[in-house]
Amino acid sequence: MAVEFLVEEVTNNHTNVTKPMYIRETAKIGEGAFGTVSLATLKNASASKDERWFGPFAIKKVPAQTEYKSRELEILRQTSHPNVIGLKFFFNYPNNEDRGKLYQHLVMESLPCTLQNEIKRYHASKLILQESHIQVYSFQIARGMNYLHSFGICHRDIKPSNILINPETLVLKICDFGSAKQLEYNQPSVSYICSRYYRAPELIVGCQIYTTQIDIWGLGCVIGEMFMGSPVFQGQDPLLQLREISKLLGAPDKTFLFESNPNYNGPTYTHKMFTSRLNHRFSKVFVLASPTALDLLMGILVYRPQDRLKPRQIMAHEFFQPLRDPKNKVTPRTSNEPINVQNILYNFSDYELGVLGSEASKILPLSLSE
Ligand SMILES: Nc1ncnc2c1ncn2[C@@H]1O[C@H](COP(=O)(O)OP(=O)(O)OP(=O)(O)O)[C@@H](O)[C@H]1O
Repeated sequence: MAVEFLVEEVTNNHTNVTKPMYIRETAKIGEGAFGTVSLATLKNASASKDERWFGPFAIKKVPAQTEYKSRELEILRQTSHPNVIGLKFFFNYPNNEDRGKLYQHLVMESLPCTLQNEIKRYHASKLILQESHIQVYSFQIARGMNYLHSFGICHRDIKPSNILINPETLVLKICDFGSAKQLEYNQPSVSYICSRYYRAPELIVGCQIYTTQIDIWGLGCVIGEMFMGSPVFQGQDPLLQLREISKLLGAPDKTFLFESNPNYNGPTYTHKMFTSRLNHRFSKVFVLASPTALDLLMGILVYRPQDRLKPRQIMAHEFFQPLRDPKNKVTPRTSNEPINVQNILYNFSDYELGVLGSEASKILPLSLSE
């Protein structure tokens, strides 16, 4: 499908310099609710004929906002982290397929696959990802969240199709900031966000003053899905979603409902659906999860957001202990050569170390924390 066009004003996100560039789109790689994502390379318009195209990049196109600033662009411009998709360039350009309407183009680094593709790939062979891969991927999501949440940025649409991975290097990046918002303390936000299967219980009951802990619920669902091969809570409609959660956690209690939304008058699924204890139910649902993985999931999939583990507590959890051993290498599914994942997992900036505080000694590899 290669399409080439010249754009007069392309801004480099890093240098802030705007100049004309050629864009060459080679394939469509994603289709979202509002736009498309394609694979592309870029070249300076002033470049000589034999100068190389650079990339590949992923270009996300969504209709340009006329009245408001684009939150997605604002947030991507504000962030720079190994586990958050990086914005390289951006520009507005008319879309021929939509009567010449102006579209915002976000030129981002490109990764070969989503975590959803990876989970499905194993599931098709009746397998799940290796536990070491689940550890490496979950750690990086928690690390990306630790960074985002430190600025109050809530992603609000955590799900496996919004997590990009490179199966060769095991690098992971959170993408799609189309629903993200910088939350302000005690200020209301819409509760009708987040894809159904991954919605935190407080959102389901209509909570409007929620916190970044809604993303942590999503992370719990994603980790659980890596162990199950399919989404953990598959509600047939928004309220039945709460029923699915109740089957594992029990009914939501009065305190949780009151704290989330005192006016909630929907179903609360109070009739008992089981007699077994919580840890027994978790081990029945996540049959392939190890005891430390179950302990982590039980710390995350918790009704009250304030009782859910925080990103830094997740990174400090015993589940990730094997990664801290410098001798422990991980073999990607794409090769037989084990790789040292320590340099991708623990290259914390001074800013991140400041956010981790005293928890850092429990997170860093044994050689670095001494
Ligand atoms: N940087 C990237 N590298 C590679 N693929 C990407 C990248 N960004 C997005 N994609 C692909 O495009 C898909 C859609 O992207 P994104 O989620 O940002 O768009 P969206 O319009 O918000 O989609 P949705 O409505 O499904 O949330 C992703 O699931 C992924 O497959």
